[in-house]
Formats: sequence, structure tokens, C-alpha cells
Amino acid sequence: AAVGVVGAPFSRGQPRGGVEGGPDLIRAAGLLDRLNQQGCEVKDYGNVAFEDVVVDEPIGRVKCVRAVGGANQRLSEVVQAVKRDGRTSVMLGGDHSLAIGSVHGHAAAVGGVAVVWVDAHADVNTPLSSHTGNLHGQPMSFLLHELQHEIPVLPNFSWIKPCVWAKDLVYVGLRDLDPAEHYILKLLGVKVFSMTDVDHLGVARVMEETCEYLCARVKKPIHLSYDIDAIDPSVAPATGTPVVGGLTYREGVYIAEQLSQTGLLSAVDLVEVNPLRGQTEKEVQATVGTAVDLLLACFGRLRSGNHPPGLPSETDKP
Ligand SMILES: N[C@@H](CCCCC(O)O)C(=O)O
Ligand SMILES: [Mn+2]
Ligand SMILES: [Mn+2]
Ligand SMILES: [Mn+2]
Repeated sequence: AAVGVVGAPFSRGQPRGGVEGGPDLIRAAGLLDRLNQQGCEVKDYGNVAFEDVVVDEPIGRVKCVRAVGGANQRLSEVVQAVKRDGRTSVMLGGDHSLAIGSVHGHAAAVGGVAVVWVDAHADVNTPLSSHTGNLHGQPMSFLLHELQHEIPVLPNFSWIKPCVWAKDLVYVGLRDLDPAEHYILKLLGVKVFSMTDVDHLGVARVMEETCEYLCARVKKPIHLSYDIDAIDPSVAPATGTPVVGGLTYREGVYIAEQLSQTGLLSAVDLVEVNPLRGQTEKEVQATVGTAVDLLLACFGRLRSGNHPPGLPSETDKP
């Protein structure tokens, strides 16, 4: 696969410093070399240069509105360029507010997209329903056609066009929703596999149903938005909003493997890795390593082993 890696060192969607260090940590852990080794043709688009916003007073409860809006407008342009280059986009966060630009740019380039949102949280608060005012808890509200009447005018947000239909969105791993989010998902009939569903059905059935749901009807390119906090904090602790009772390492990788095999994976986000939220260097490395392994699984790495490209395959054997 042709892959385009975009670093998005951005943290203003939430109050905890450190998450802007995610992109370079994931690169330093060898993501690009490992993708090359498993046969991907990889181009690094570098880190998006986000312009600093000095005065950014809250609007209502919502914080850092101008910074988040501006950053996502830039990110959208870069992701569009990656898609126009015919590559699968890999956006390294940075906080989850960056999904606004990533999904927007993806959809602007390819038309309608389906979204698989793997996360402990739904990130679908509107600016008016959010308790915290943190925009990393709101990205999906700006993207869903069906919610646009709930979205107030915000500075640096007017460029956003909603681009996802509720019927083309699937959540996996939910275990910490705000009341308004639960109401929104029920009202819109969004497909949700909470951690209870993962326990009840097992991850294989969850992914069978997810792929059936997304692929049975019109096959839209899939945007996988992976929040590292979907994975249990015992495995990936270095993140801003950890919630106990998460996905095992194996379940997390399996989800990526199954989506990879649809052949429809067109863009991936890997967000919320925050080195300052790990209590030890070991915890940071465990989190970064898990992020890398999730991404490798998105691009065909099989735990049963892969041939490096060029070696004779079984059928070539004399
Ligand atoms: N629902 C909370 C927590 C959001 C967590 C965001 C993360 O999933 O990107 C909020 O709205 O602040
Ligand atoms: Mn989350
Ligand atoms: Mn919450
Ligand atoms: Mn999230």
C-alpha cells in the first residue's frame, strides 16, 4: 500500500500538555521503517506547521476555539493532498480534536466516507452539550450531517462542511459517555459496540458485524479514527483520559487487522498518545509501541508472520 504519514503535534483540544509529542515519538519508535519492511511505500509529509494563536478566549465553555479551528483547517488541506497523491493517510496526533481536519480532508478528497471510531469515548458532544469545553470531546459533532442544527457559529470553524452520515459511523470500545452523547447516539441510531458488547459478542463477532454493516451497503472508503485510550490503560497508560476496562492489546490489533482486510481502509488517525501521562519511561514506551503495532496491523502486518517483499512466495517454490 502507498502510505502518507502526517504528523499533527497539537494539544489545544484538551488541557494536558505533552500530547503534541506523539508524532515524533511514534516516528522515533520506527513506524516508517517497519511499514517499509512489510512492503508499504511510505512518504512522510512531516509535521503540520500550526500557527500559534495568542488570544483565544473561551466561547461559552468551549476552550481554544480559534486554535483548534485553524489547526484543523490546515490539517484538512494536508490530508487532502495525501489522498490526491493516491496514498492512505496516516495522521499521528496530537489530541482527538484533529479528527475534524482529518475526516474533513479525507471526505473532501474522496467523497463520502464511512468512519470507524475506536475509543473509550464517543467524542460527539456539541459545543453546547460539553461539560468540559474541551474540543477533543466534540469532533464528531462538527462532522455529522444530522447534528448541524445543534452547532453554533464559531470563529475559524466556518470552513467545516459536515461530511459523515450517522448510518456510516460505527463506534467500538465505548465505556465512558456523557448523558448528552448517549442521547445523541440513540437519537441518530448510530451503530455502537460498547465494551459490554465486546465482552458479550467477542471481538471477532463485533468486527464481523462492523464489516458487514459498512460493506454490505454501498462500500465507502473507511476512515479509522483510533484513540489510544480505547486500549486498556494497563497496556497503554500514557494518555490524557484513561478509562479502566478497555480493549486488550490483542483485541486492539485484531480490530485493525480486520479493517485492513476489507481493502477499504483509506485513512487512519492514531491520537492521544501523551508521553507526560506515563509514570515511567516504560509506560511511555509501552503506549508508543502499542500505537505502532496498531498501525502496522492496519497495513497488513500479520501476527502469523509476513514475507519481506521480494523473497519467493510459497507458489514460487521450485
Ligand atoms: N466526554 C468527555 C471526555 C472526552 C475524551 C476525548 C478523547 O476521547 O478524545 C468530554 O467531552 O470532555
Ligand atoms: Mn478517548
Ligand atoms: Mn466523561
Ligand atoms: Mn477520542
